[in-house]
This record gives sequence, C-alpha cells and structure tokens, in this order.
Amino acid sequence: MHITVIGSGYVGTTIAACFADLGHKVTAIDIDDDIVATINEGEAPIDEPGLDDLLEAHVGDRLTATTSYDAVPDSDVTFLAIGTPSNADGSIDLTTLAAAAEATGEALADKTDRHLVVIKSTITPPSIASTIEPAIKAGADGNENVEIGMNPEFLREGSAVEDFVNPDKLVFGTNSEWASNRLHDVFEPLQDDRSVPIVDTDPATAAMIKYANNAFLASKISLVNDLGNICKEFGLDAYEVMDAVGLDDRISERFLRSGVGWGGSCFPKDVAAITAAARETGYEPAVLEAAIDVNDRQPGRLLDLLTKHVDVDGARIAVLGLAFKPQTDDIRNSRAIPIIEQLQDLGAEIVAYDPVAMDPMCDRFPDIEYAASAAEALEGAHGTVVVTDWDEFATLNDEFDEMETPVVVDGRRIVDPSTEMTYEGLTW
Ligand SMILES: NC(=O)c1ccc[n+]([C@@H]2O[C@H](COP(=O)([O-])OP(=O)(O)OC[C@H]3O[C@@H](n4cnc5c(N)ncnc54)[C@H](O)[C@@H]3O)[C@@H](O)[C@H]2O)c1
Ligand SMILES: O=c1ccn([C@@H]2O[C@H](COP(=O)(O)OP(=O)(O)O[C@H]3O[C@H](CO)[C@@H](O)[C@H](O)[C@H]3O)[C@@H](O)[C@H]2O)c(=O)[nH]1
Repeated sequence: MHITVIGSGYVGTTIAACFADLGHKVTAIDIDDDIVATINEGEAPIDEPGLDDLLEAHVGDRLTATTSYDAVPDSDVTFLAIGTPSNADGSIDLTTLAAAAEATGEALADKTDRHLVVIKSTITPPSIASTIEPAIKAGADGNENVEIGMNPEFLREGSAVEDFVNPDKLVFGTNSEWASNRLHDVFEPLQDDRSVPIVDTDPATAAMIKYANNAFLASKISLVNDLGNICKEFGLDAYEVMDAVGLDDRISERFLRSGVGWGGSCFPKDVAAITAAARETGYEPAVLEAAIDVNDRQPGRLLDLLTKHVDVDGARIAVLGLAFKPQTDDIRNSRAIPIIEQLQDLGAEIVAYDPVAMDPMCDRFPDIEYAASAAEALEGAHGTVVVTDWDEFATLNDEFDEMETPVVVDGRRIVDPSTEMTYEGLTW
C-alpha cells in the first residue's frame, strides 16, 4: 500500500517510519525544508528512541520525504498529522490543520478512484463536520471520490515507536465499510500473531474517544496529586498509599505517580480544548476544570517547599530537568516553565540542566544559566528543584555535597535522599 503522511512532527514522523517498517511505501510531506532534508538523510527531526534506526533502515527505499503534495493522488490513503494547538482561551486552533486539509483536497481534485483522507490530529468532534471536512471538500472542488476518516493516535512521546508497535487499541472512525476496510488493510501487518482490539465507529465518536482518553488520564493524575497533597499535609507517603490503591484492578497501578503535574503537548491542550468545546454547548465540565486547577497549583506547592528552607531572593537555585517527561527533548507545557517563571519572580539566580532539552529551553529562557551536567548545576547552589524524572537523577549522590546548602525539593520522587541533605518530597 502507498501511504502519504502530511506533517512530519512527533506523530507524522513516527507513523511514517512505522508504516514503512510494516512494509508500506510511504511519502512523508511537510512544509518545512529542514525537516524534509533531515528525514531524507535518514535522521529523525525529533529526539525519540528507536526512530533514527527506523529512518536509517527505510529512507531512500520505502520512505521518502518531500515538501510537495504531488504524491497524494498516487497514494491509497492520506494521513493528516498536523498540530492542533490552543487558542488563548484554550479552544482548539484549527488554522494550520485546515490549510493542510485544503491543500490535500486540492491535490485530490482530479482523482478518479476513491481516496481516504484520515485525520490523525486530535480535534474536537464538532470540528470535523464544521471545519476539516469542508476544507478537504473545498480543496477537492467537491470531488465525491474523496472520503474522510478519523484515526486518533494514542502514542506517548519517549516511547512513541514502542507504543505504535504495541497499541492497546486501534480506533477507526469512518463513514463507510470501504473506508473502514482501508484502515483495516493499513494496520493489518501490525496484527501479526496478535489481535489488537479495533474499535470501528464514526469519525466524531472516534475523536471523542481520544479526548475522553486524555481527559481521564490527566484527571487521574490530578486526583492522585490532590490525594498526594493531602498525604503530605498528614505527614504520609502518597507513593505507599497509591501503590496499595493501584492493586485494585478497577484502578490499575499506571498513571498514579503524584508530583509536579502533567505537561507536554497533549494533556494540557486537549483538556483545555474539550473543556472549551463543552462550554460552547453551555455545559460546565466541573471535574475537568478542577483537574486543570490542581495541575496549575503543583509548581507553586513545589516552590513553597523550597522557600520553607531557602530565602530564594538572590539565591542560586538549580533546576534539574526541563523536558516535560524523560526520554524526550520536548518542552511544550513542561512544568519547568512555570517553575522557572515563578523562581524569576522570586528573584532567584537560576541554573538549569537537562540531558537533552536545554536547546529548546534556551530559546524560551535565554537569560538563565545552563550547566553541562547535573553536578555542575548543583555546585554552589543554595537549593535545587527536581522537575523531570530522568534516570540519571536517581544516581546523584556526592554531587549534592557540592551545594552551598543541600536543600533538595523533589517533584518526581527520583532522588535518593541522604542524611546530609534537607530533602522534601512534593507528596511524600
Ligand atoms: N505529540 C504527541 O505525542 C501526540 C500524540 C497523539 C496525538 N497527537 C496529535 O497529533 C497532532 C500532531 O501533533 P505533533 O506533536 O506531531 O505536531 P508537530 O507540531 O510536532 O508537527 C506538525 C508538523 O506539521 C507540519 N506542517 C504544518 N503545516 C503543514 C502543511 N500545510 N503541510 C505539511 N506539513 C505541515 C509542521 O511543519 C510540523 O512539522 C496534534 O493534533 C496532536 O494533538 C500528538
Ligand atoms: O503517573 C504519572 C504519569 C504521567 N505524568 C505526567 O503526565 C505528563 C504526560 O505524560 P505521558 O502521558 O507519559 O506522555 P505524553 O507523550 O504526553 O502522552 C499522552 O498524550 C498523548 C498525546 O495525546 C497520548 O497519545 C498518550 O496516550 C498520552 O499518555 C508528563 O508530564 C508526565 O510527567 C505524571 O505526572 N504522573
């Protein structure tokens, strides 16, 4: 099968490489010349475990990147993997996706065979019929051979390739048996000797499944953080409590790690988007609003623990971890951002370190200091806050002795506390 993938960001590059690995011919299309050139050199434009290997194996053979939409009509199916960021009020910004959808439609205006355009991007259910389907149809000049589908993506950054290969489920939202069969054919090689559950439904329901999934997980973490904050007030260890709670298989032990909260390119924007879309109907989603509120307050709680032990004004504070989670260089909505902003407001002299995410953070905060290692960041610091659970922070030990005053506030329960340091866990 020949697949065109529009957009070569985190999702587009991952699915393009993984489709090629499944044996499909893939054309990856992006408007960014640098991204296209990087992929054609067999390198990933993002830092994602396993992705470089797949690109190196398939680029120049089954996988090609280009800025041109010319391959779209020659392909059997097209996936739209374009960003859907937030507007200032949290609602979804569909401008970029609508433009790519229209360009895809234009490329298909003269196609005489049926063609399926699948939305991979996360979009609110009403916006399929109100915005994206009309954009495709307008571009295609009403060509009735063009059909739309919705196939939401559930991969996590840092384990994107692994998640593509081993999904919990596949969700196919289509308007016809033909379109559903086409999606079954695309993913058929993934089934191999297993049977991944497939949910066959309509496009709007498929879109809602994606939001419900993310809203549930984000709210689960916020609930765990709420309970964790109570544990801390009682002098109890939230991890001991939640480890026991997670043994109940109605709850599961996953996504029970309390700490400085959820960041990234998805949970914050998706919870905000579905909340804004709900409000437009006149419904106030009280639990989701509370989940956002708890998440927004966790960085402040972290800094309250720091200021309990350190007069932050004029003090040198090390921020360990800038990526929104380990194994990625993505800083979108990282909890490190509000923490650095609040430390700046408090007058701290900030020195930051992350194994891979310093360049993007340097663009965001050019005026703070960046250290070459965690050890260098800690040297002479009056306090440190740990924001990302990189494995290397678990092995830090003597490095804390080089601090001016060894105050460690751990937002991710990753540091191994010693008797020499003043250690505060956020919820333990
Ligand atoms: N990042 C994730 O882990 C993840 C997981 C599941 C779903 N999603 C959803 O997938 C979608 C894409 O997310 P992402 O993180 O990959 O976004 P991204 O910003 O990393 O990538 C989008 C890409 O689209 C390209 N682009 C923009 N306009 C274009 C056009 N007209 N034609 C061709 N290319 C164009 C950009 O240059 C960019 O490379 C979003 O809706 C997101 O919510 C993301
Ligand atoms: O117990 C936990 C688990 C996660 N997090 C935080 O939650 C955020 C998101 O983590 P994760 O879900 O692992 O990463 P994402 O790549 O953002 O993946 C989420 O968002 C994607 C985009 O929609 C979905 O595809 C995935 O299924 C969904 O897990 C990060 O800041 C984590 O530190 C916690 O605080 N506690």
